Amino acid sequence: MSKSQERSTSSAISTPNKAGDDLHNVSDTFYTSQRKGSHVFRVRLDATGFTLQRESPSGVIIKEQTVKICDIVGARCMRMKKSPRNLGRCACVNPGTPAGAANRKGGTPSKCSPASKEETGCDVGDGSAYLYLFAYVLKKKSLRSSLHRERTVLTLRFRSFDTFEDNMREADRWYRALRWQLHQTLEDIFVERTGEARRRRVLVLLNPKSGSGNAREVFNMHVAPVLNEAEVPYDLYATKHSNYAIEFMSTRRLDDWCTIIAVGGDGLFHEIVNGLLRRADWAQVLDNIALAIIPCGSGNGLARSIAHGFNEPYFSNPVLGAALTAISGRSSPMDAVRVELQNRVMFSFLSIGWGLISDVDIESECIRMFGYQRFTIWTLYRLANLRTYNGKISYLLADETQEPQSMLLPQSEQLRKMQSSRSCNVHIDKLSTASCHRSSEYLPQEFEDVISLETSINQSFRSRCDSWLSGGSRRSCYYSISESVYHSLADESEFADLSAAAATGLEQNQHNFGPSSILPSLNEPLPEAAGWLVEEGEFIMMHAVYQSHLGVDCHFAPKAQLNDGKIFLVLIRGGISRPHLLSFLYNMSTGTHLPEKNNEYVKVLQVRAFRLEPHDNHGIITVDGEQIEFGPLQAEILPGISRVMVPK
Ligand SMILES: Nc1ncnc2c1ncn2[C@@H]1O[C@H](COP(=O)(O)OP(=O)(O)OP(=O)(O)O)[C@@H](O)[C@H]1O
Repeated sequence: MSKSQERSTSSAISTPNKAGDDLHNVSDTFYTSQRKGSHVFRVRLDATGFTLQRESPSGVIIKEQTVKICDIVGARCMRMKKSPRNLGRCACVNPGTPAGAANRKGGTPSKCSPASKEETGCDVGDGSAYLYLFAYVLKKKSLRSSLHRERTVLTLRFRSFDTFEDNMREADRWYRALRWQLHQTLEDIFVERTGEARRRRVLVLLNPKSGSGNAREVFNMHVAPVLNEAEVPYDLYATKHSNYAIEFMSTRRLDDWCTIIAVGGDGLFHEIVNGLLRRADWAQVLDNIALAIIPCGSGNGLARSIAHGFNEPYFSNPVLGAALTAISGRSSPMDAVRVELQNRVMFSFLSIGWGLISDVDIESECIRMFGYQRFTIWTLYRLANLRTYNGKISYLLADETQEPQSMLLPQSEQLRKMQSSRSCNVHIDKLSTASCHRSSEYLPQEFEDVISLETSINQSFRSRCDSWLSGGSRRSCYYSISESVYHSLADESEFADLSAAAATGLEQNQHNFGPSSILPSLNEPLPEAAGWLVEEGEFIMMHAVYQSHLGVDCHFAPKAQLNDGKIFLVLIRGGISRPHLLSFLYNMSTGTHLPEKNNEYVKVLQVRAFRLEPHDNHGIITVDGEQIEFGPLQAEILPGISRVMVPK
């Protein structure tokens, strides 16, 4: 991470004070009961995480492990039902509530929050209270394999006291201490700090048509469970047509949300950015909202770039990694590019293309049924029928030694007040019922013997089984957050009146807010004295990129960072040999396609701004992978204008 990124993220994290530390560092002695005998563990929770120290009978520490605080997403206090048939469910459900009724019918269990711990009607097994801790730790299956995140559930069983209420009070003390520690890791904009520190709401915008059309299932199966474990309240909207996200972002009151999560592709994210920048209050909104993406599209360049920039494993489970990133509580400034076309202005976060790559991107739509292979097939076709384009490209070089830019916008001191809860349990319960995680969730080897700990040794072995089956089961259920709202089910009528005509009108709406330009307007000449340089002639392509990846396996600009204030302008001249071009295209997947030094045919320029003036009157130009009207354009970098969520 760049220095300025470090500054901007760390400065926002509150410094824990000493008194708070003491109050929220909890520790106790736990035991495991196994056939081989009992083990004693000292368990401590502090700012570093959960530390488990195994003691020998003589009181010497013989093994120590820590589940790092950055890997923990949340916890639950629960009371188990005794019947094995019902294992995995929380018994603390008020039979009068819908959740209670659902539970009796075998529906989704309800969480047993501290507030609900006094509820009656439980099928009482014993007086134990359980604390389940959910973490996603970085693991390697073998020395050769790459790192991946594995879900780990640590179970602490509290049974020192005679009554369930007393044990639950103790479990609750640990739960609150953990929540406090987790909140210390969040930047200010994500926390409502009045009264009890609570996480602010998140807006989820989902494109059901992204990629192969399974974004809804991906969200239900893999994202909602993580949001629920982390107790992040959210509102979910499904887009209904093209431009829906632009309309939503440009017209809605957004004060309630601290994060916007796009569940879709880069096209959806592009709409979100453009909708936000059409607002009159864009500067204030961008200061108070961070953006995140769950990759469900066909390209997914941004999700891949964020993971790459922060060494987060991607390929093992892109959706899980992105979901954890979306709730990490840590954000980074991100550059955007202002693009001026002949009749309108738009904003871009990924790329602007003209020529070969854009041709392949758009023309291969007709063979979409081949999936990702369509790009390879069409690239070979285009190589056999190579086109050149005539034009002029003017550019302003960036200072190659410059430090990544700091945020333009000051971070808001004001925390926004959350609206009162708009609970919609019926809908979220529908969602959660579908949220049974079926992936293999093996507990990591080193935690196997300490995964279930209890505060009293004088108990039977069965307690350990209970804990395993309920919390660490491969078929764990997830618990709905009463505050979360699933609008696509709850409120199908919203935006129903936004007709296609209105959407088209939006496209043509020329009235843009957002930052103004420092360049001369597109129809004025560029001032030579200001340092503009020119490339003119026959080109195979021009591709301007400001993220490291254009797609999951297209490492197009290896040096690009989220917030470096630079556009990487790649030019390929006509006259390049086919083998040279083929090698360029082939090596894009590994990021080894760019020459160390610019040569006659391939140039990589780090620029602040550029102007493209095609001399032909036809061709394909893309912005963030979407085709736009053909014609001249100019682009300039807006350093660190937005915020994106990044891994902890
Ligand atoms: N409900 C919808 N029906 C049809 N189109 C939609 C809908 N919602 C959004 N869109 C449009 O779909 C376009 C592409 O969506 P998105 O980027 O999510 O997926 P993708 O194209 O498969 O992925 P990528 O952009 O990464 O290649 C967006 O530009 C948006 O205008």
